[in-house]
Amino acid sequence: MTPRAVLVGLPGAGKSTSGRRLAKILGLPFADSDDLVEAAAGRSVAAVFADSGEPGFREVEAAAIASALSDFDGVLALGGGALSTAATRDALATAGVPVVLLRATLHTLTARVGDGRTRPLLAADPPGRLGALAAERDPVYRAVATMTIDTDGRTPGQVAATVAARLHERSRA
Ligand SMILES: Nc1ncnc2c1ncn2[C@@H]1O[C@H](COP(=O)(O)OP(=O)(O)OP(=O)(O)O)[C@@H](O)[C@H]1O
Ligand SMILES: O=C(O)C1=C[C@@H](O)[C@@H](O)[C@H](O)C1
Ligand SMILES: [Mg+2]
Repeated sequence: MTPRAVLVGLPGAGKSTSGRRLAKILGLPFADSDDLVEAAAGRSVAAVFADSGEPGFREVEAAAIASALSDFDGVLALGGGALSTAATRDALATAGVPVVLLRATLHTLTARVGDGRTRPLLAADPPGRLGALAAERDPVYRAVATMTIDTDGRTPGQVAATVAARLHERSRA
């Protein structure tokens, strides 16, 4: 059993917010890899980064995602940097699930993440860090995505409805 849809994109793209709405529309459970990491580690994402560094966080994250890809029947949102792990990119391709890339301009992302306090990789300079992450990650997101949705000017509910409609079209094709 694999997820019905996996959401990817930069911090602030709305993977958690729109993903939860999408799951509701589809009548499926929702999971977020950041929550799975916190459950596995028994600590917050920020605490895992502080205690084990980014490599330690990525290890727990990759294991949590591998497990969800093999037995979670719902909508799965990935943490913004999850695709930097090669094993996760490979596992997604092997699973053959729809991978939905949520996009937004840097201006919009910056406004949405605010001071970035809960996101260790954005700390101190959210706009600058988001720009650097976008340059590094956009090619990876694009290579893995099977569908891309622009979220600028759309509410989370509208984003979720658009994704649901596109998934429905795909399943009829
Ligand atoms: N389409 C949208 N329109 C307006 N605000 C949004 C939209 N999507 C998300 N937001 C807001 O932006 C903030 C970040 O959203 P969210 O946490 O869902 O992003 P994310 O992609 O899961 O980020 P991360 O990679 O850090 O987990 C939240 O405050 C959320 O309410
Ligand atoms: O973009 C990233 O690398 C991250 C995004 C968050 O969802 C968390 O997974 C963590 O803060 C790292
Ligand atoms: Mg999130």
